[in-house]
Amino acid sequence: MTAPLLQVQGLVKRFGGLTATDQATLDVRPGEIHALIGPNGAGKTTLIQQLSGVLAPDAGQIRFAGDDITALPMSQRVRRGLVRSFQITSIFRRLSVLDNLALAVPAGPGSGGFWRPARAERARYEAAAAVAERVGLGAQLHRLAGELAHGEQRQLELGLALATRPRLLLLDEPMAGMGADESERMVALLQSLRAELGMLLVEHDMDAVFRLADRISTLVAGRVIASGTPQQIREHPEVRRAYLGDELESGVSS
Ligand SMILES: Nc1ncnc2c1ncn2[C@@H]1O[C@H](COP(=O)(O)OP(=O)(O)OP(=O)(O)O)[C@@H](O)[C@H]1O
Repeated sequence: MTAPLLQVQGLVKRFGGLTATDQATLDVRPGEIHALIGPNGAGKTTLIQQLSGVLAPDAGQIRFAGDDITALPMSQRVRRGLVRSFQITSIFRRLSVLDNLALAVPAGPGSGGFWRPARAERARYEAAAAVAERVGLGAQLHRLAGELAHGEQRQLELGLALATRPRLLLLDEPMAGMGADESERMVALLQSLRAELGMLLVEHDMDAVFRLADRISTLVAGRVIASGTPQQIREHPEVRRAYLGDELESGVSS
């Protein structure tokens, strides 16, 4: 089996007397879509914030591509390819789609010399246009980001993360606030990326989760109570009792 890209081992985060992350252990393999589900307040966002470097854990370890990154700041995690998208709105609304994406493309080697800036800028804009195409915004390059529909803004947010060339994307509720058509487009987009990079997906839309995920981990009160294939999670008695029973009854396709 391939070595995991992300390994979370015994992670703990306390807020005063509340243990929001309680000995959480899970891993994400290269190219895998791993969903993290659980009831409101289970600690999904808190876990993602520790993985992205927003919050420091009180105990435990985070390894990425074999290295211990538990104490690294967010910028260094991004440079290594561990990138968070969504829930933090990072779009410049008064800039075009293309300019937004160009700003997110990291400066490559050769962007510093005397004659080189023009060439580097061209390369940066070419990379930005390719990402726009990738996220379905190829026809919207010159529209202002603030004028895009909600679903398109989320596609742009995904593009901003992709522009940094991640190896693992942390996706915090990519379908939040979307209508059925927009969700469908996002599911197809995430499907199309699965060969290129790993994803840890936090999402309340169980239909999307069960269609996309290779594996699912269920978090309840900060603890990972089960990790497994969608089928294993669907049939897991504790998961059904703690969370999924209600969700399944409200219409998740099987
Ligand atoms: N900064 C904070 N200070 C104190 N308590 C916090 C803080 N952030 C989160 N919590 C608490 O930690 C617990 C986990 O919250 P978290 O937002 O991670 O859950 P979640 O699974 O993402 O929930 P939801 O699905 O509703 O987004 C909750 O009880 C929440 O109130």
